[in-house]
Formats: sequence, structure tokens, C-alpha cells
Amino acid sequence: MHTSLTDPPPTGTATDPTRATAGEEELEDQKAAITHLGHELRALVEATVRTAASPDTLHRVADGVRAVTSQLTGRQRSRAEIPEVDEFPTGTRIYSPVTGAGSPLAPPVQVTPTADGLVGHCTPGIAHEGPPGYGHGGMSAMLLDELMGRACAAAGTPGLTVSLQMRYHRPVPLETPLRILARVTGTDDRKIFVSGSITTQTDPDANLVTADGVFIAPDPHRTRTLFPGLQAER
Ligand SMILES: CCCCC/C=C\C/C=C\C/C=C\C/C=C\CCCC(=O)SCCNC(=O)CCNC(=O)[C@H](O)C(C)(C)COP(=O)(O)OP(=O)(O)OC[C@H]1O[C@@H](n2cnc3c(N)ncnc32)[C@H](O)[C@@H]1OP(=O)(O)O
Repeated sequence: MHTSLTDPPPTGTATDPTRATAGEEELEDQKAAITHLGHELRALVEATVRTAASPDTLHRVADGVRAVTSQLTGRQRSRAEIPEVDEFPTGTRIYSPVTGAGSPLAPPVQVTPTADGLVGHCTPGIAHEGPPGYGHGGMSAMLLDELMGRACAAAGTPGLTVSLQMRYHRPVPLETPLRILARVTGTDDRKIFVSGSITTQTDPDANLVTADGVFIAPDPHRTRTLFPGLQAER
């Protein structure tokens, strides 16, 4: 199982299949299929919020979507279950609403390490709109919360957000490639202090949104209670 924070591209995977064992190959096939469906669903979501189709067309499409949904049958993941393809808490979260290649809600953000933290790249669409043409403020908070949480995990101290101070300097343009930075700035016992920012990729010196967060590394007993799937499967 690879440990990269970067999710696989829409078609195929980043891992050389000739080096994978049988079990790993199955997981890579699963990841590729989940990614394929996520890609198509994101296109459907974006088309849904942009279309000017007639009521007849919308009703027909809604019926078609219901028929498609009914095909996703069989065993359903339980609430606390960690997907087999995931690498919690430091790697792939395939259904994350921020980074998940399999999530119709995610932009999705591609995450890579930097010298002192993480950088994320994504291009949110109209589905993530707040003010007309600009990103929803809650979406910016979600992008930063995730990247800052991942920066804690990448630094070896996974933690949960207890405080997230947001500052919105300029509106975030949609359909524009964005850069999200996150880095751990300090620790105090179980407290982890993290900063983050969102800029466009073309103007990385102009902060659109900045954030300061406090994350807490839960004690081992709390971790076992909060994440029973971690104990059962890892
Ligand atoms: C193999 C190990 C796995 C460990 C996994 C751990 C975490 C992994 C989680 C995610 C990582 C994965 C990927 C990251 C991607 C996305 C992350 C997105 C982030 C989120 O989406 S996350 C969801 C929203 N988040 C919550 O759902 C938290 C709800 N919360 C709680 O569940 C508890 O809060 C808890 C358990 C966190 C701590 O509970 P607790 O009882 O252990 O801690 P306690 O209260 O004793 O506080 C200890 C010290 O923190 C200080 N403190 C408390 N609050 C503060 C605040 N607001 N500001 C400043 N300091 C604060 C106290 O003052 C005290 O300081 P002092 O000791 O100095 O007095």
C-alpha cells in the first residue's frame, strides 16, 4: 500500500502495478473504480447546478439518477468503518469531501508535501459557490480545516480541530486554480498550532483567506473510543 498523500488521478493510479502484490492490485483496482465513479459524479453535480434544462428534462434525468442509485447495492459501509483503500490518519481518504477522489462533493484537492508542511491544489466549480462567482466561506473553512488537519498528521501528530480562526481577505474566485498551504507552527503537549492560507496559483503572494487553528491529539483511550474502526481493522 503506498503512503502518498496524493490521491490517484481520475483514470488509473500512481502506483506501478507490476510491483503490486495480488491484494495490493485488488486495492488499486478498487481505487481506480471509485475514482472513476467520483469523477463522473462530480461532472453530474457541476452540470446539475449549471443547466438551464426544461422541467421535463430535469424530471427525466432525476428518474434516471434514481435508477442508477439503486444499482449501488450490496454491503453498505457502516458509520465508523474505515474504507479498505484508506490510509488513516496520514494518507488517502478516498471519500473525503475535500481530498477524496471518490467524493462527488470534493473539488478534489491534490495534496503534496512541502519543506515545512503541505500544499493543496484544486479548482472549485460553481457547485461550491457562495456569493455569485465566488467560493462559499464555509468551503474555504473546509479546505483549510482538512489541509491543516492533514499537516498535523503529516508532522506525526494527528489531531482533531478544537479551534479554527478564519480571516476572509478577498473573495475566492471559482473556476480558478487555487493553492492551499498548511503548516504546523508549534506544539504544547497535546495541542498543535497550525496556520493555513488560500491564494490563486497565479498570484501566490496575495492571500485570499488565512486561518489559525488549534488541534488536539486525543489521548489513546479517547482515540480508541472515537475511532473503533482503527482498532478493528489496523
Ligand atoms: C493512530 C492514532 C490516530 C489518532 C487519530 C487522531 C486524529 C485524527 C483525525 C483526523 C486526521 C486525519 C485526517 C485529517 C483530515 C481532516 C481533518 C479535519 C479536521 C476535522 O474535521 S476534526 C472534526 C472537528 N473537531 C472535532 O470534532 C473535535 C471535537 N472535540 C473533541 O472531541 C475533544 O475536544 C478532543 C478529543 C479533541 C479533546 O478532548 P480532550 O478531553 O482530550 O482534551 P481537553 O478538553 O482535556 O483539552 C486538551 C487541551 O486542549 C485545550 N483546548 C481545548 N479546546 C481548546 C480550544 N478550542 N482552543 C484552545 N485550546 C483548547 C484544553 O484547554 C487543554 O489544554 P491544557 O491541557 O493546557 O489545559
